[in-house]
Amino acid sequence: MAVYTEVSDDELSTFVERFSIGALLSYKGIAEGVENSNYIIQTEQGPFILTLYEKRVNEADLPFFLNLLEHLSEREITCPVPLKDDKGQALGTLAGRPAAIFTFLSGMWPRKIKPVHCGELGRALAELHVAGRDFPMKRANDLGVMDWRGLLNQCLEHADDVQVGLGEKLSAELDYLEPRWPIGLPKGIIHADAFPDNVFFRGEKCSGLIDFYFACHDIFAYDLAICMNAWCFEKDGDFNVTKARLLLSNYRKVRDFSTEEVDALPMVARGAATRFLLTRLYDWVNTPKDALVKPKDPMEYFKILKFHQSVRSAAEYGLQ
Ligand SMILES: Nc1ncnc2c1ncn2[C@@H]1O[C@H](COP(=O)(O)OP(=O)(O)O)[C@@H](O)[C@H]1O
Ligand SMILES: N[C@@H](CCOP(=O)(O)O)C(=O)O
Repeated sequence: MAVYTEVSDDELSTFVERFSIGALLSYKGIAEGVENSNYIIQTEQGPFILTLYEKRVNEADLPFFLNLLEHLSEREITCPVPLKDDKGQALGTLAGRPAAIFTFLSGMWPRKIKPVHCGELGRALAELHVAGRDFPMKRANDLGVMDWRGLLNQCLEHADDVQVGLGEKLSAELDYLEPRWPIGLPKGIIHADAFPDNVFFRGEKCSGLIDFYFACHDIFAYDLAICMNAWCFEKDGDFNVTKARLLLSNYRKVRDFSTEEVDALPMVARGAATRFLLTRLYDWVNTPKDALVKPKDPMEYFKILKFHQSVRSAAEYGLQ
């Protein structure tokens, strides 16, 4: 359940009046999501999404996220578009929190991932990378390689409660990754969290991406690696090379990658696995037992990391 901030009928109606979307008819909190409070609101003009930004999102980053969504939608990327109020502002305040209203995206995220979904994702991700190229604002990745050690240090004390030796293994992984991280690869706007629950489909066609709150400027290969990890491993931890082949081959039909990107993919995939392992571990050891949102299993990403540690070349991901 991710509705951290409750809103009252009156304050929401007043907030909605400033946007030209007719009167508020009804609203309902959305249980999914982790970072923010989301409501689906029905107005005389149909459904919209209301987001109240909670403390995990840095307020100073909000103009970047909102302008990025507008930029991408102008370049035919289907994503939530922030509405402007009668003063031309997308960002307002509601129930004491920064808040914005977005267009509603139709479709559903895939509960059971098929190879065809991975192919669609590859194309959509490459289109996003291309569309973001002329976006003028910059946001550094605040969960990049040089931030991982700090995260680990904050959980080191409890890491071995999750699995004996985990802290030491992660520390060794960072010793490996930090001096080798390929910072010189092609960069641009990346989504950085394109997990299945953030990618909508209508039938077998991708109908849009949501949740751009980790979007930043970083290497494109890292975004691809995040997707490979989140979409191409089965529940039992097995790597599905058919899914990866489709993800990567459809990506390169839109934006081809360089030899350097291909060669670096196994290392970048290790980094991408380490990043989510660490944030999940942090949440696992710091989330109170009675919290609204149940933390995700860090060990799922430990298995993925171990797989990539054994990979010798990107050919093992199905790349020719
Ligand atoms: N523009 C949108 N259109 C339709 N549904 C949306 C939209 N934005 C968010 N949602 C719904 O809200 C849920 C949580 O949104 P998300 O951005 O992932 O939250 P969080 O940032 O808290 O993780 C999604 O799983 C989806 O069901
Ligand atoms: N995708 C991340 C967690 C972030 O959650 P989201 O609801 O904001 O996508 C993970 O799986 O660890």
